[in-house]
Amino acid sequence: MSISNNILHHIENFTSQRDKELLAFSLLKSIREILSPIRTSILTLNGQDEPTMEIALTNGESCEYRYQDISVSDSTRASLDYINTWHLDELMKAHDDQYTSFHVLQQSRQQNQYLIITLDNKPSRSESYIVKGMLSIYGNFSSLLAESQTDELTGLMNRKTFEESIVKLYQGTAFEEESDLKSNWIAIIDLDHFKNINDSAGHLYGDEVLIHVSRVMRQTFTQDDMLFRFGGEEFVILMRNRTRSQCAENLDKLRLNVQEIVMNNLDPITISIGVCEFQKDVFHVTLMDQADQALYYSKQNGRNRVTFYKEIVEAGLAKDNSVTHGDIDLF
Ligand SMILES: Nc1nc2c(ncn2[C@@H]2O[C@H](COP(=O)(O)OP(=O)(O)OP(=O)(O)O)[C@@H](O)[C@H]2O)c(=O)[nH]1
Repeated sequence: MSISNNILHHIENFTSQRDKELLAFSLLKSIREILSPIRTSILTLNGQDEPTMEIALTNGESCEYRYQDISVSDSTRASLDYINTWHLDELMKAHDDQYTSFHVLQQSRQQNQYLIITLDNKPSRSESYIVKGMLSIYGNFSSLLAESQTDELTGLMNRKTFEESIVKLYQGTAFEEESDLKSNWIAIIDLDHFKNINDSAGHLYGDEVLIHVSRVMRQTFTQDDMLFRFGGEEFVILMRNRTRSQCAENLDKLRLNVQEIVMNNLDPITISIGVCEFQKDVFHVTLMDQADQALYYSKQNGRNRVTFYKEIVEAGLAKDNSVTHGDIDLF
């Protein structure tokens, strides 16, 4: 294949991806084909500079995703610090007959993402030029993808992305269960009497409330949790790797933090929450129905509270609706 066909092939590959991780994987594959590096990886750090994700590709081996126990060497840390201090886009380091290049993929207050390539040869000028072009196409497409996955008003993920994320949960790629005690949870959050806020203060003011609530959600949960605006004044959180009591504690903290939002002339804002435990063998529509039933219970019983589906079933206040994948035909 000629060089230009080859590049077209990489671009075609990038732009066919509709998922951030697959897009990142496709960038690593392109880098591997162009430079044959010893190792190439994408490292994501959160706002506190803690590593939250690493996708790595070694020559000839399969791709490795890591969300925990990611080790970042002192020399890598030092290089990233140098890039940030001097506001660089890239940095090349030579050590022990190897060359490591660091490229900034994304920088924001919430997260920084870098492409790290380790080679046993210094790349030629034309190779560096091609990689630069690839990164700029990757950057543009990745922003477009992020925009299409984001709710415009709140900046949280949108409902379409929720559907995709829940599918990943079933495939086991989004988050794995850590131990018997810890689980993943689905919570539906709905503002109380939101219509009154719109009616008394106006729709724009109502929008302002939604923005504040989503900010509080971001502050209360970690980068590992997935936050969605589901529509209107309804939000969904996919929480990973928590015991039931940790989950309850976090959601209660959210409820209390939302009450602390100060908006001129408004009564305290409150939210009602319904939660269910994620179970791989239960159909996702059923899980959403469970969380919704728990939310309904919160609404019917004074609002401004958190209800776990399992507890209302055990108390005989709701019927267990579990339908497993085995009970229905999925197509
Ligand atoms: N400002 C604003 N309002 C919205 C948006 N989407 C939906 N709404 C409004 O949200 C309100 C939802 O009202 P209801 O479903 O009656 O619920 P509620 O008043 O919160 O009452 P409860 O849920 O029973 O506590 C309606 O007035 C919708 O017009 C939005 O994007 N912005």
